[in-house]
Amino acid sequence: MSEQPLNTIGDVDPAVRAELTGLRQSIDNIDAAVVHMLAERFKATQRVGRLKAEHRLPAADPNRERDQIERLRDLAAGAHLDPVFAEKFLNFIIAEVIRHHEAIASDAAGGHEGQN
Ligand SMILES: O=C(O)C(=O)C[C@]1(C(=O)O)C=C[C@@H](O)C=C1
Repeated sequence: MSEQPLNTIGDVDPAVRAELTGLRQSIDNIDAAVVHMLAERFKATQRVGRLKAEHRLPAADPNRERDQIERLRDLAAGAHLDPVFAEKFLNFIIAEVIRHHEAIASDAAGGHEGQN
């Protein structure tokens, strides 16, 4: 087998390098937006976690999750994004949120030790 070695970025046409740079700028902007949106989402879910802990509600709500997944899969399909990926992504975020909710509930329970 005599495969050609891969090029380095310096080997390619300047127009191609400029296109790659432009696309990477868009990717950086999108990544920044994703981080900011996730930060806002976690601010909201932290409040949900405190509310649930105060009212002794379970951390997870599987019915709500089912609705969210159905909705997100539909949105993904409409946006030409793989619905399987969208579902995995949402499940990944929700798993982290549930971990936070459980930590909040156990802190709250610690603060009321000996009261029940
Ligand atoms: O809506 C809730 O009850 C939440 O706790 C938020 C959230 C979510 O991250 O969207 C997280 C856990 C639940 O199982 C369902 C949804």
